[in-house]
Order: sequence, then structure tokens, then C-alpha cells
Amino acid sequence: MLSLRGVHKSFGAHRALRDVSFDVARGRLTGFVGGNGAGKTTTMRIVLGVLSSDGGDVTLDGAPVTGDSLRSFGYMPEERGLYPKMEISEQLAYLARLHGIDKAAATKRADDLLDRLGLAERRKSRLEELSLGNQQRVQVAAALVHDPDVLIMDEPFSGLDPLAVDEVVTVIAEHAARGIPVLFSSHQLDVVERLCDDLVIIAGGEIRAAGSREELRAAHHGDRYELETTTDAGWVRAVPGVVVDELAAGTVVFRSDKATAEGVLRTAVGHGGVNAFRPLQPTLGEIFREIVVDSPTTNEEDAA
Ligand SMILES: Nc1ncnc2c1ncn2[C@@H]1O[C@H](COP(=O)(O)OP(=O)(O)OP(=O)(O)O)[C@@H](O)[C@H]1O
Repeated sequence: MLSLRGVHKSFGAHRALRDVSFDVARGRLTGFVGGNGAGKTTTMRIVLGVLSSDGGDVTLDGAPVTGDSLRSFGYMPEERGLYPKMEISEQLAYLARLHGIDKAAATKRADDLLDRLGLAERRKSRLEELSLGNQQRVQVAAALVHDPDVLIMDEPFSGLDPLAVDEVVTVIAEHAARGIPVLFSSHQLDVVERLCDDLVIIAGGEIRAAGSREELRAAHHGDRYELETTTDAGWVRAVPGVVVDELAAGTVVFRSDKATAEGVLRTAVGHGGVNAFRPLQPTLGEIFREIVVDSPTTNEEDAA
């Protein structure tokens, strides 16, 4: 498990990270979500030793992450840093060889990855000849080509079309399934929601929530319910303790505590019939809004 504990970082007077602590479990995909300037890239750079922290610990299976262990990390940085004029298969094989893989194995690994990422036909192209989305796929391959023990990816899906997202997700998920910790940042909440096992939400340099997707959904259930009745459901508006969000003929979406919702259900049955009744699961977008937008962080309060 990759763990961060109490990590701090300031740039001059600006506190970019405060007391950042979270875990990235082996074999699971952990999504790192936050708005612009929340602190995702800064955190990832500290994990990778590219940037030093002002305090706190980064450990892998309890041991401090050092230069030696970092060699086995795979990193896809936010600023993409490959050689525009080099053939992509040659470039990937070169990166693998820098990690000590022999020439034949490096070439095979590069070609296998290009194949898996839909770039087999382009293996002899120079990076600059590829579309931006395909360049992005090569960046993903570059992070994976030495078969890393830990994978850290900054916005791996930005600029990819939905099919490319699926291809990249499949390849990343296979690496996670081999038992490595995978942390990736993304602004695409729908993608994160679909593929993440665990989530870490950061705002204003502070971790605001962390846990499995199911735990976060349960914690931010929001006490919303949908009721479909066989008759008009307008009467629900008058029930004490109920706030109606949507009402259309027999279908009503409302907020209330659990006991009140059960009372509404009993009354609906008494009124003639119920087609469906269910608690509504919040989307990641709704959870994110509730955690980040609806409750300001210390930093934002400082700034105000
Ligand atoms: N080298 C630096 N010097 C000064 N301030 C910095 C530096 N790097 C980052 N910051 C500041 O630290 C904060 C966190 O930035 P960071 O790049 O980590 O955010 P992010 O969550 O990755 O954002 P985005 O989603 O926009 O990439 C921001 O306020 C940013 O301006």
C-alpha cells in the first residue's frame, strides 16, 4: 500500500497542501479528484520525489519511498515529456531500457503496449505525426513500459475520445489487478465514477473525503427517495418533514429522513398503489459538489 501521512507544502505564503493523508491500496484503482489548483499535481510530484514536501511521510508498504523504490514507479506527468521527433516504438523501448530491461524484451514490451493501446499500425510514426489523443496513448504506454510496481498518472484521460478512454482503462486496470497501487487524477467525474474502486477528494490543499466508492455513496446518500405511485403523488408535498425536488404525475423525488420516507411509502400504499420506491444513490458529481462546492475549505476561507 502506498500511504501519505501529514504531508504539507507551501509555495511562498501560499499553503498548497495541508496535512494530506490517504492510502492507495494494491490491486485497486484510486481516483484523485479536485478542482483546478486543488493540489493534485503537487501531491503526485511529492509522492514521486520530483518536489520536496515541507513535512509528512510517503511510504510504500510501511517503508519510506526513496530513490531506489522510485525507480520502479510509473509516472505519467501532467506536462507530457516525450521526444516529438522520435519513432514511438523506438522511444518506448528506449524508456524501458533506461529501467534496465534488455533490448529484446524492451522492444517486445513496447510493441505489445502499442498493440494493446490501438497504435500497432503507427509504431514507426514519430510522436509529432500523431493526433493529440494518440500522443496521449503513447504517454500512457511510456508510464507502463517498464512494468511499474506503483503507477501514478496525472490526467491520463484528458483529450481521449470515449473509445480510447475504454482502451486505456482496460490496460490500467490489468496493471492494478496484478496487485500494484494505481493513483490517477481526473476532472472527468463520470469516468472516475465508472472505473474507480477508491476515491480521494481534495479541495484547497486539504483531503475532504477518501474511501471506497460505495462508502462515499453511503456517507452522502443525502436521504433522497423516488416514489412512483399509481395515482397523482401531489399529496406528498403536504407531508411534514418532506422537501419535494421533482414531481411529475405519479412520480415524486423527495428528501426526508428515513422514518418519514417509510411513512410516505405506507401512505402511498393506502392511497391506492405503488409501482416503485427506492433511495436514490448520489452521483460522484453530486457528492463532489456537496463536499467541495457547498462547504468551503480553510484555504478558500483564508482567501475570502
Ligand atoms: N511551482 C509552484 N509555485 C507556486 N505555486 C504553485 C507551484 N505549483 C503549484 N502551485 C500552486 O499550488 C496550488 C496547487 O496546484 P496543483 O498544480 O497541485 O493543483 P491541481 O489540483 O493539480 O490543479 P489542476 O487540476 O488545475 O492541474 C495552486 O494554487 C497552484 O497555483
